[in-house]
Formats: sequence, structure tokens, C-alpha cells
Amino acid sequence: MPATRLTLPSPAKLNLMLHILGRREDGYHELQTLFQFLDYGDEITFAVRDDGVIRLHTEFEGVPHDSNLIVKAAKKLQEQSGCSLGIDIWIDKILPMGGGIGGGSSNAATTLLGLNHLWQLGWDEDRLAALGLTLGADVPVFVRGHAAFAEGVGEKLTPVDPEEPWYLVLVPQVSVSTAEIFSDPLLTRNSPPIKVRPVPKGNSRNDCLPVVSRRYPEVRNALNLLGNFTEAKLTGTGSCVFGGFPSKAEADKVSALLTETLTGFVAKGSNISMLHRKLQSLL
Ligand SMILES: C[C@](O)(CO)[C@H](O)COP(=O)(O)OP(=O)(O)OC[C@H]1O[C@@H](n2ccc(N)nc2=O)[C@H](O)[C@@H]1O
Ligand SMILES: Nc1ncnc2c1ncn2[C@@H]1O[C@H](COP(=O)(O)OP(=O)(O)OP(=O)(O)O)[C@@H](O)[C@H]1O
Repeated sequence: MPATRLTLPSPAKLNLMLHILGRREDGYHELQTLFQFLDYGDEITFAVRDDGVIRLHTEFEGVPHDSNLIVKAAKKLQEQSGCSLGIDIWIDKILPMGGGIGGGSSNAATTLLGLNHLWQLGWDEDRLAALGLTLGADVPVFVRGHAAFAEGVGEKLTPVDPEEPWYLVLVPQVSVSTAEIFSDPLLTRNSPPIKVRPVPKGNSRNDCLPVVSRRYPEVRNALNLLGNFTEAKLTGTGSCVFGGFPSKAEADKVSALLTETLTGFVAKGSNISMLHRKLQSLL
């Protein structure tokens, strides 16, 4: 009997560097970025229904049911596969929204992979990643599940295996709109493309940082505080700020000092996403 119920992780990502090379005619930006996953994220439970209805039972503040990327992903997959089954969905949401750690994109990817499994569609990763890209630039890397150097708008992925340190991630209490940052006239849009592989050390800057820290004092403050202990970086368009440590104990020590005034968490960097590790264990 095939499974009819499944709980899957939906991990966060970090952008270890992010360079903006230019702007395309459709307004999207050409990037070079390095994605790594965190062993930290949401958990989504799926239960098959046979009446074709797609229902997300967990409410999101400020996100209507049909605008939720989980529901959008499920509906697109149902439409494009012609599947007559439906799904009940619940999520244990811990990832901040608008934090630059890819929560919405990750939820969409977990939904695509979870439903492909439960509905027994047999879609391969290429097809799921292509559908994912229509939902968001960050969805394909979560579908693939391997740390990657990304180009294009984030969809041309080359798997990489950077070090996997422990990270302290600070979560300033502001939601940053990705579209707002990408439309700022002061954004650097002319970084030279890196042509050498693997990406040489010294390229770890994030071109969004100056614009984000100018607009959001909370982010600037987090960067300054964490910068007293380690190199403090911005992920995506923020708001989250992170720094790497060689051990959990060291990350915990700094966390204990900083999280008196700021929210944050400690998590291990991972080159294979926990979603893929879980799916592998089901086979
Ligand atoms: C900046 C990153 O977080 C790096 O990981 C992502 O590229 C953003 O990915 P995402 O949140 O999935 O972004 P999308 O939902 O596709 O796009 C949100 C908005 O950001 C802008 N956008 C996004 C990605 C990109 N390469 N160029 C852009 O200009 C567009 O205005 C778009 O309307
Ligand atoms: N399932 C979802 N989880 C989170 N946000 C969602 C979801 N569905 C729709 N959204 C909308 O998408 C917006 C961006 O959410 P998300 O958490 O992906 O931001 P982010 O971490 O900055 O992403 P990225 O790094 O990909 O730019 C939210 O503010 C919310 O309005």
C-alpha cells in the first residue's frame, strides 16, 4: 500500500555570497550566489484526499490561503500532472518570513517533492525544478537539495561542497521585501562575473548589504553586534544576518551573549538538505 500521509522538513538556506551582475529586460537581476542549507527549518505534514481538494489548514498572518506558496505549488503540480487526488496540509512554521533564508521557496519545494511522492507522479528533478522556478527564483535549489553555485536569476546551478560550519543566525524583527531591495536605484548591479571555479576566497560579499543596512537600522545593528565576534554577513536581501563558527559550543557562546537583545538561532550548515536526507531514507 503506498503511503497516504507524510511529514517532511523544509530547511532554510543561506547565501554565503551574492554578487549582482546586471538587470535583465524583465526586471529580474543576473546573480552569482552560493547557496548552502541549514539543518533548521519548518516541518510540513501532508495527507492525501481523494476528492481533488487542496487545503492548507495552518493560517499565515498576512498571507491569504491561495497566495501561499505551498498552495500555489500544490495547485500547479496538480494542474500540470492532471492528478485527480487532493491534499490536506499542516505546517509547523519556525522560519521568519522575509528573512532571506528562503522559507517560502523551501516550503514550495518541499510541497512539490512531497506530493510527487504521495501522488506517485514519478516526475524527475529537472521537471520539478522547472515548475519550481515559475514559483520563485530560489525554489530550484531546494528541489535539487545540494549546496550550489547559482547563476542566471538563481536557476543555473552547479553543485558545490563548501565547509559546513555551525552558524549563528540573527533574526532582526523586520521583514525585508526582496522586490523593494532589487528596485533600489543605489543597488550595485555591475559586479564583474567570477569566471574561475571554485569561487576564489575573498568573494564573500553580498551586494545587497549596503542598501539593506541603509534602509533597515535593525539589520545594521545586528551586523555590528555579530561583527564583534566573527565575520558578519547578510543572507539574500535580509533581514537575517549570520556568522560561521568552528563548533556548536562556540556558536552557542556568542548566541547566549547576543540573544539577550536579539532573536536568533544556532544551526549546522549542510551541503545535502535535510529534506533530501529524509526522502532518501524513505526509499
Ligand atoms: C535574492 C535571493 O534571495 C537570493 O537567494 C533570491 O534570488 C530571491 O529569490 P525569491 O525570493 O525566490 O525571489 P522571487 O520571488 O522570484 O522574486 C521576488 C522579487 O525580487 C526581484 N528579483 C528576484 C530575484 C532576482 N534574481 N532578481 C530580482 O530582481 C524581483 O523584483 C522579484 O519580483
Ligand atoms: N509558505 C510561505 N512561507 C513564507 N512566506 C510565504 C509563503 N507563502 C507566501 N509567502 C510570502 O512570501 C514572502 C517572502 O517569504 P520568504 O519567507 O520566502 O522570504 P525570504 O526568506 O526573504 O525569501 P528569499 O530569501 O527567497 O527572498 C512572505 O513575506 C510572504 O508574504
